[in-house]
Amino acid sequence: MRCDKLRPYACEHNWQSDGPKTSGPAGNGMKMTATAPWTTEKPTALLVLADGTVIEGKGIGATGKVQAEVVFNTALTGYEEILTDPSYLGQIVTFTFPHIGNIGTNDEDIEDLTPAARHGAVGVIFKADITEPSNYRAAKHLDAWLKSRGVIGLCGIDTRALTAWIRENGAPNAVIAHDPNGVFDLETLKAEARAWSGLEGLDLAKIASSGQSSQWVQTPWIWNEGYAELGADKAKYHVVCLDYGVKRNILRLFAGLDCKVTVVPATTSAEDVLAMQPDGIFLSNGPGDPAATGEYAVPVIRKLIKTDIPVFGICLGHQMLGLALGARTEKMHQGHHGANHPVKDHTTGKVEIVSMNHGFAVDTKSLPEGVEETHVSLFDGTNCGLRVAGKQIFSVQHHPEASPGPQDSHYLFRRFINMVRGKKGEAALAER
Ligand SMILES: NC(=O)CC[C@H](N)C(=O)O
Repeated sequence: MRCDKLRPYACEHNWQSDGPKTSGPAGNGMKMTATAPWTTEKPTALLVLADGTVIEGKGIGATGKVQAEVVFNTALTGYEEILTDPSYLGQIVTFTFPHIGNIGTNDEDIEDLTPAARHGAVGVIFKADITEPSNYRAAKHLDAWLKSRGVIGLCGIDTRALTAWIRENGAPNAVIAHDPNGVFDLETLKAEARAWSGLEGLDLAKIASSGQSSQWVQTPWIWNEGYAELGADKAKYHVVCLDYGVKRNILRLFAGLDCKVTVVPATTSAEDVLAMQPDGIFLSNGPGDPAATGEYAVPVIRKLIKTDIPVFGICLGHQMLGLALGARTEKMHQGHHGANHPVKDHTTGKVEIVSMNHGFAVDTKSLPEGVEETHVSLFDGTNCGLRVAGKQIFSVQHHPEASPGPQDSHYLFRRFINMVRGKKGEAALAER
């Protein structure tokens, strides 16, 4: 099937990014199979969904093709942080905001620890073509940056239509392909999109973990950015971060709370973690299916939570903590990806607007006795947090570090440090 399926969701704008604008009623101008309007030549990029849907566009970024899951992100800002969030490994991000790339890119706004390893989204879809960057911090055009990171991109389509399609049908498996000459073997691409087994059952945390391969960094290693004056060595508390694809801003926020952070690979044993004598243990975010990490991460976490050391998990770390406690995780229909999601903290009754990026969730009904749901999504009621009764163990599904996104949930870092302080007999910091 071609893209007629997308027609019912056409917006009032023409779907082309650079072509002549049409002003007809909703639905007019939606012609996904037309020859690309920005040129007289044929399309230079294709998005081929597993059901055979073909979306033609203009190629940007790296050339080649890749199998991945297509998701949409509704954040208005922070494209560089989004695309370098290692949790997006194995995914193509469709930005619902139409103009992406206007401020270019720089070396400071990345979220992955090992840029050379290019952990992060493998593909991107934009509505408009990338314009020349206009920002004093811009060091590189987004197109060149995508190329350098090996991210394959497509622009010039109605991303609202694609987003609506995903909302209706769920995040699809797909192949994104970019060839400057517009030469594609459509049947092969369709077969590859169909053949990809998807993120369910796929363990990517081991790949995204910075220390997993000595090719990138020596491990364990000490984070050293974001300290007010003194370096990590002078920090008061010691947090060991199990790195399943951790974002930089998480580590920065720990640094800002006077923590030295030792980052260890995803497969580090519980004994090795405990030998580092941490005051607190952090379970990071990361890509892939949490249940697929059952062989290494979950058994380690199960041992760590038997101690009395405070434990805090974010996103993948939250899901794996849930598994270690005996709960189940499940694949979501379309997932949550954005910077404007309302979440309620049951422990305070307050609502926070948060950053989200997940396609799996902890099944609330499966939480065992003694494990309490602390946070819930006000969009769809899915679980967004848990804590263990009588222990200093908690985790959240959303991204309190944001980057990009609102900082409403920063208090969760203080909640964790207060557990550490409490154990040392120190007074608690104000949470908010
Ligand atoms: N941001 C994350 O840690 C994502 C966790 C997991 N890979 C998911 O998609 O649900």
